[in-house]
Amino acid sequence: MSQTTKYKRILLKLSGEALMGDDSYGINRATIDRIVHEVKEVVDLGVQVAVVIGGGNIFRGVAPAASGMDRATADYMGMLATVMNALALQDAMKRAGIVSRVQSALTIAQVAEPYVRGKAIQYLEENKVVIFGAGTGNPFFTTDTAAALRGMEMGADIVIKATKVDGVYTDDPKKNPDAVRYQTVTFDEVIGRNLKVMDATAFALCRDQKMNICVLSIFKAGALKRMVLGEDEGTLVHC
Ligand SMILES: Nc1ncnc2c1ncn2[C@@H]1O[C@H](COP(=O)(O)OP(=O)(O)OP(=O)(O)O)[C@@H](O)[C@H]1O
Ligand SMILES: O=c1ccn([C@@H]2O[C@H](COP(=O)(O)O)[C@@H](O)[C@H]2O)c(=O)[nH]1
Repeated sequence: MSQTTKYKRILLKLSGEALMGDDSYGINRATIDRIVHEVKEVVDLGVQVAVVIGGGNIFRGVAPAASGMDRATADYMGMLATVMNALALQDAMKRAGIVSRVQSALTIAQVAEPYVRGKAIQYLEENKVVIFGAGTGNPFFTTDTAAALRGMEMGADIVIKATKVDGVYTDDPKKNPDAVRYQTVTFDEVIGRNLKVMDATAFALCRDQKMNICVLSIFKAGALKRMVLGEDEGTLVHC
């Protein structure tokens, strides 16, 4: 029996750091397969999925080499790290039977298609997963902001930040065990309280364009699926 989803098209921001699993950097094979399984559950529901992938798992590994570097140069390295993750994700998706396309915001013609909005929308309409690499293509930004931007460009119904924590807390739950999770929270509150789960530029962009964000854990089995089915998962950030 087919299930009715709350969202038809989603922009999924996948944490780069989540791909490390318990390793200190890089991509853990079992972990990426587990994440792809979560994504497949929503693809199989007929939801159109666009993905922005982060780069923390690789960029953290090269950070010592990048320290003291020109900021823009280091940022380009960070964006290239996200392209590597995009290729790894596509490969893992292929093994899982998901058809996907990688588009890069930086031109690397031999490696990935360039970002072309119309083409990306066409792929989504064909039920192919589109993986956006290289963030926004601009230094001084993050992949959170790329997720907000591409979410709007794709006409997504919602931006979902799938990360290592299961929502937005009153403080960083990894540092403060007394932090309490919000079920819902407004953009004004997350920005006003400077909550760091997502960068302020991304929050501000989504607030201005009235694009809701859901923050959930990609490690909680079935959470992504339950969320697209309209069940209460993670934290909804809204206007
Ligand atoms: N108020 C908060 N609520 C929830 N998480 C928070 C909060 N403040 C800080 N965090 C931290 O934010 C992290 C998620 O954001 P972060 O940007 O580090 O990761 P990411 O975007 O998932 O990774 P990447 O940059 O590799 O893509 C969580 O792991 C959590 O420790
Ligand atoms: O639009 C963008 C996106 C990313 N960067 C750089 O890449 C790294 C990794 O991205 P995360 O969002 O931290 O996963 C980021 O730290 C930036 O250095 C960028 O410059 N522009």
